Amino acid sequence: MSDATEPDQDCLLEARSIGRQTSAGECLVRDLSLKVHPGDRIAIVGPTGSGKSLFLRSLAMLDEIQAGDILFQNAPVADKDLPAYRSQVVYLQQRPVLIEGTVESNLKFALQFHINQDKSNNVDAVLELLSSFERPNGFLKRKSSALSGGEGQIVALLRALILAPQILLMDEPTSGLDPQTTRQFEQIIQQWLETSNQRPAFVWITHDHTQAERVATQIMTFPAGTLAPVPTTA
Ligand SMILES: Nc1ncnc2c1ncn2[C@@H]1O[C@H](COP(=O)(O)OP(=O)(O)OP(=O)(O)O)[C@@H](O)[C@H]1O
Repeated sequence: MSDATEPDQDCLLEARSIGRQTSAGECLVRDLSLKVHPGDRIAIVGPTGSGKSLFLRSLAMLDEIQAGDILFQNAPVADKDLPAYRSQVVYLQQRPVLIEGTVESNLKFALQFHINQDKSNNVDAVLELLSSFERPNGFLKRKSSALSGGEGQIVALLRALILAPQILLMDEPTSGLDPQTTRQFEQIIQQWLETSNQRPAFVWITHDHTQAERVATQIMTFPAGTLAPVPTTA
């Protein structure tokens, strides 16, 4: 019989009974728990305003939580460990924020930081992912300011993947994209999962249930935060 207090050795990221409140003490979300293991593909769905983004930002340790705990590899994350945490648990928001300069300088931006210095080897693999998709000649040399919204989001995704994260947290990353770019985005994620040798995981907020069923193996439904496997179609 397993001991309920025994640590789950394989667990990468755990949210335990997360609660969020406004500064006036009004409850925004309560008692949300999730465990992310290597290889997990988790979609979060739920109505507008049900707390999905608040929860994901809590997992990314971007906001303070008012109740509960976030554990990475079964331990709380100290402030001094946040840079290392953010190079392993990478957050991708709905609207890409790119720096001025070329696509290439955006892709390599995070590599200048000491914490990411050993990640330069990932560049070739990520450029390989990019080469699978038709892009205009000289795409890497294009100015970020001249990219379409969809191209910008693909660049933001590739920039995240260069960090070879263990977990990718995505907040409606394809909501502004056309169907073709959405599929390209999903295919890049798929190829990343298949080619990485470290069994990365993702948590992906989407309003599109068919997308959730296409990309994920488990779906967390808000506001209750219940987690269930995606039903397999016979
Ligand atoms: N900083 C904040 N202060 C006060 N209320 C907030 C704050 N951030 C979010 N909220 C409120 O908390 C609720 C949940 O917001 P959240 O953005 O997590 O919803 P969501 O489920 O992601 O919605 P959507 O699907 O529209 O993106 C909303 O009612 C929102 O207005």
